[in-house]
Amino acid sequence: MAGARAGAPAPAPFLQRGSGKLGPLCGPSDIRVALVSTLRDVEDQFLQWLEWFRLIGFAHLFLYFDDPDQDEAAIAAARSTYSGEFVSFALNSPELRKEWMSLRSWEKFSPFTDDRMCRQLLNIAHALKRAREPDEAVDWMFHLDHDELFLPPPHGLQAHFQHLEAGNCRLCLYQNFEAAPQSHTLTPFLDVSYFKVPSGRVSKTPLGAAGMEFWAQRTKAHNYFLYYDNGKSAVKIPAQGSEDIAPTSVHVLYPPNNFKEFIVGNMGWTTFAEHELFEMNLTWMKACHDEIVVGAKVLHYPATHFERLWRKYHHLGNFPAVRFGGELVVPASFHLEARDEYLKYSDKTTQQEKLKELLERAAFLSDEEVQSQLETGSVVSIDTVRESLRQGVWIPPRQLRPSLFSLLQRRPSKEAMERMQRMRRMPAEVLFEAVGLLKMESLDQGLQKVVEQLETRGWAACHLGLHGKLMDRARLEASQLKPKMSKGATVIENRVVDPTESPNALRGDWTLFMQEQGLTGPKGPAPTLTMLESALTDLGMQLDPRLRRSRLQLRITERCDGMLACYEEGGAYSAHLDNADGDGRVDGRVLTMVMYLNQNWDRRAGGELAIFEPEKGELGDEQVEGKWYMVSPEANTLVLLLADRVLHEVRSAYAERYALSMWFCGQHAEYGGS
Ligand SMILES: O=C(O)CCC(=O)C(=O)O
Ligand SMILES: [Fe+2]
Repeated sequence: MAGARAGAPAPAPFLQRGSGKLGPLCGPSDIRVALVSTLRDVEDQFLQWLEWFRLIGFAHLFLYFDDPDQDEAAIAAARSTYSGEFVSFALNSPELRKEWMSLRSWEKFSPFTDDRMCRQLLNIAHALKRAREPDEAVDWMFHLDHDELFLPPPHGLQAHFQHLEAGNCRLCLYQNFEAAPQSHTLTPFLDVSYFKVPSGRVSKTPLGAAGMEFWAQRTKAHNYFLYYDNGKSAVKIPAQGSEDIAPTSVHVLYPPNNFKEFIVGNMGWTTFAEHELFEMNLTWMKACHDEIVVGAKVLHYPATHFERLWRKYHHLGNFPAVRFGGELVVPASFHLEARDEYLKYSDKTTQQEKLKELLERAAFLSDEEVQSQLETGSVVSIDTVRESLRQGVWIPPRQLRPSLFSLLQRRPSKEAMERMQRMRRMPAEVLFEAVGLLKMESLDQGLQKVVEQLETRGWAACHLGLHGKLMDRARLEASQLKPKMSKGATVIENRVVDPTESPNALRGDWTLFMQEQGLTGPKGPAPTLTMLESALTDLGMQLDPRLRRSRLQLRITERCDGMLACYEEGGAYSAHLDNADGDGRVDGRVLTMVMYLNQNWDRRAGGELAIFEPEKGELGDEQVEGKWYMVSPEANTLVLLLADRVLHEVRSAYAERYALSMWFCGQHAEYGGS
């Protein structure tokens, strides 16, 4: 080291950078997203954690080591693997503590530096200051721990932050999903793919409640999550010359004195639902439902191995439940239960054994429990971390697909159906027959009409007015994709469900989820279908504000992968609701769109979509009366229906009948969705 006296050991510089080969994957014109973390005892999972952030495109990681001697080996390994551009290491030392004193937060925190959370907050402020220096030039900063990952939405990190910036967002708070492991694992990122869904997203149905209760009764404190559930955030780095950020929470990175501009400018966005914000004291934030934002998550892996759990409580010892001079009280929780369990015994072997039992009881899932909790909606499967780390590239999360459970649930009783089948059938009115919805002078008026009909009747059929040649191309592309379609079978957890075993057998269609099969995109095998798919998405997004204002008070939050379907040789799909059980989640499917691709459809070939409209009573009533409205699957016809309310059926089709369907997920007002 330059300047070090010969013979004397060189003092460890408190700020070091990586010296290895692996650098960031983001480009020079990209938005630079960084991470700050205060770390301790990182072995077992450190390199995987770093690699994840590199693969998803983070620009720099600001790593603060709280107990650098203990993590010396891990630091050395990371330094020799990753470049100085990608990682830097700040070691807890007198030099660093001296720098804390110049921070805006110092005054508030100086009495509590013995508390780890306080050191975290000082390190965050320190990194936020460094991030503004020209050689770091960071745009956004996350604060995450080494058992947490940020999961970008399928569009990727760059698209996500471009979208935030375009919306004038300066702080985004993300909900956290808590790991639900199936066995002990020291490398959670590779081996854990089930996560507990945040409580606000679990369906408010008896089934959803049962899912929450399943978890709660496993711990003494009767909590759904074992650890925190209030999310983690990313903050936009202010321009040089503006006031330093002095966060007072490791969850929300802005201090109260910056709030005014946030409220006025609507700059705080979150993936938490609006109805949760009041209780969280976050009414100044905007609950954001853009597809490009809601898919983002923080994955939290707090308890995946008894040995790590033991090390944690061995280190924390008899920690007090009251912190920051009384400002923070740790409530009854798994955290305290684990502390008490640890303190009850004095020898390491027994402590480990007991914590192992505690962990298995509270956090782990058996195979059967996985299945039933997926059905309640308290658990989701997320494979993207494992797949990305295995393949060494970012593999975006899979698009949402209807679950097996909802497919099995969505038929009315046999008796009710038999009676309803005898009710009158008549041709459906197709709106905008003369011009077509997309050709109308005022699309606004057209959409308003559609919403009115959805309000009053639950469905609408419209003529779109697209060019005949376009429809021909779409139909040709669809028929070329036919060999790729699969027969009414559903793949769940890599197991193909036998169609003859389930009510799914009542489907006589061949289907294909386009995006999942990598068939979308202008350069793919189906550019016209891709275009139509985005036109449908666009219509959904344009309907959203109108649906919110309507009596339906419906809010669209996501869309599913577009589905191409073909019926032929008498194939039919008997009467069903697309989503009869809320899809086991709050944001179940609420709106269905089906667009037909068959020009000059020969009506003798049947294949109508029959929509049931009750006139007396409601769908579930034994005595319901109503009529069936028949839509011919003619090209350029679009049907919209409320996915969870409108019974419909596809009549036997005796010629190849192609349709492109799209489902939109969302929330009703009763879920706080308005
Ligand atoms: O193709 C149609 O007309 C509707 C298909 C349908 O109801 C479905 O796939 O759920
Ligand atoms: Fe359907």
